[in-house]
Amino acid sequence: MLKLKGVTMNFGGIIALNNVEIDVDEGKIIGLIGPNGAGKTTVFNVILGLYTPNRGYIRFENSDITNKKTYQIAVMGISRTFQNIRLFRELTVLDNVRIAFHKNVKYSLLDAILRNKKFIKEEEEYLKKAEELLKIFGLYEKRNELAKNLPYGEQRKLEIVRALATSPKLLLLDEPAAGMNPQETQELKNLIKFIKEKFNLTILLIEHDMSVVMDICERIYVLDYGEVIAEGTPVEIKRNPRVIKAYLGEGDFGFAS
Ligand SMILES: Nc1ncnc2c1ncn2[C@@H]1O[C@H](COP(=O)(O)OP(=O)(O)OP(=O)(O)O)[C@@H](O)[C@H]1O
Repeated sequence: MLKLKGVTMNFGGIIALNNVEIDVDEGKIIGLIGPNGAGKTTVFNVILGLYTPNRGYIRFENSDITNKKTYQIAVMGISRTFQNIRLFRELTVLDNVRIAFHKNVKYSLLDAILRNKKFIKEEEEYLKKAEELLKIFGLYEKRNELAKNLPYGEQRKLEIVRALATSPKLLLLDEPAAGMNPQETQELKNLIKFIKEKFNLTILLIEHDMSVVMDICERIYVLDYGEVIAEGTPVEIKRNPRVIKAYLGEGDFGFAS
C-alpha cells in the first residue's frame, strides 16, 4: 500500500534519512521505532509531503506521491496525528471534530453563505458522523467541553478522532501513548486495534512505549541515525542484536520483558 524506496533526506549537513526502504502492507499495523533523533518524524513528514526527499521515491497505492502537496496526499487517503497535540484548545470537543470534516466539504462558499439545503444537509451529516466517532471513542458525553479541559489521554484520543474525520485509508500515529498513564495506554492499544478493523485502516505508528509497539504491531521497522537497521516481527526485533545495541544508553525501553 505504501512504499518508501531509497528515501534520503538532508537538512544542510545533517542526513536525517539515508536510503530508507519501508513497505507497509494494507490492513497491517506497522511500528516505526528508534532512539531520539533517529528520523522517525522525518519519515512521516516526507510521506505527508511536508518535505521532498533529496533522493528516492514514495508510492501510495498505485501513485507516486513523492512530489505531491500535503493536501493532495490527504485527499488520497493519508491522515496523521502529531507528537505535540494540535487541537483547537478553545473550541468544544464536538467542534474540533466538525472542523476536521471540513477538509471534505462539497458545498460551495455561496451554499454556506445562503445556508441553503445543500449546506444544511451536509452539515447535518458531518454532525452525525462526528457524534458517532465521539461515541466510539467514549468522548460523546464530553462533546460540549472545551478541548483544553480534557485530560491529556483524552486530548490524544480526540486527535485520533480528528484524523479519522477525513476517512483515511492509511493513518500515521506519532507517539499516541505519549503522556498516557498505564490504564490509558492499555485502552489505547485496544482502541487502535478496534478502529483498524472498524474503519478498514492501515496504520503506521511511531511509539516510544515498547509495550504498545510489541503488543499491537505486526511488523516493526527500526531506525537509527536515519537508517533502517532492522525490520521484522516484534519477537525478531526484541532479539535483534543491532536493535539492542542501538537502544543501549537510551534508558528503559522495555526490551527486557
Ligand atoms: N526541519 C529540520 N531542519 C533541520 N534538521 C531537522 C529537521 N527536521 C529534523 N531534523 C533533524 O533530523 C534528525 C531526525 O529528526 P526526527 O525528528 O525525524 O527524529 P525522531 O526519530 O522523530 O526523534 P524523536 O524521537 O526525538 O521525536 C535529527 O537530527 C533532527 O535534528
